[in-house]
Amino acid sequence: MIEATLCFPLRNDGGDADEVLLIEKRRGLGEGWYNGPGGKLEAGETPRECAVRETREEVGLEVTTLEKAGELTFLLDGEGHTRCHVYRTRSFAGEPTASEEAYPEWVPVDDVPYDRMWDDDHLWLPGVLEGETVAGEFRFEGGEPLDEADFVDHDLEWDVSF
Ligand SMILES: Nc1[nH]c(=O)nc2c1ncn2[C@H]1C[C@H](O)[C@@H](COP(=O)(O)OP(=O)(O)OP(=O)(O)O)O1
Repeated sequence: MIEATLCFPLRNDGGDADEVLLIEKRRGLGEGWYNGPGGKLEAGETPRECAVRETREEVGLEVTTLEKAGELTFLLDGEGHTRCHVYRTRSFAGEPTASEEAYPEWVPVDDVPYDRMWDDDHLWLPGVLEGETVAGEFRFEGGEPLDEADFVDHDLEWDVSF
């Protein structure tokens, strides 16, 4: 199974609302859709190290204290395809910058473009952005690649300890 990460940097908008840093992905799985910065683990890397590296590579942000918010398993035609470790953070340095992989964008947490994201995201990301923890299994059918398969059903468990 592929091990991957997603990282959601959060900041206050100066009032009483939060914004999340999303990327519009320019290549790879989910190209053209919005997501958090993230990607596949490299050999010998921990999920946290991967989330830090991918956020640096994709948007030039140096994230520090990561809080684990989720563990998601994506199944394709009944087989485990990707396990994704989800983090959020309010600790980072630098300004988001576009790269070959991603266009970054600060988005109000109440205005996340779920219609331009993976079909499963609206089920777990709102809770993650509110500070909850989640474990989930999401079943896709229709063969590779995962981002062209159909999302069929899911199980979710909230308030999980990591
Ligand atoms: N159903 C799903 N919902 C979701 O929100 N993110 C998903 C997802 N399935 C996969 N992902 C994310 C997890 C991970 O961040 C990313 C993996 O995409 P890629 O294979 O393109 O990885 P990389 O960005 O590492 O690509 P390369 O740098 O080209 O290896 O896709």
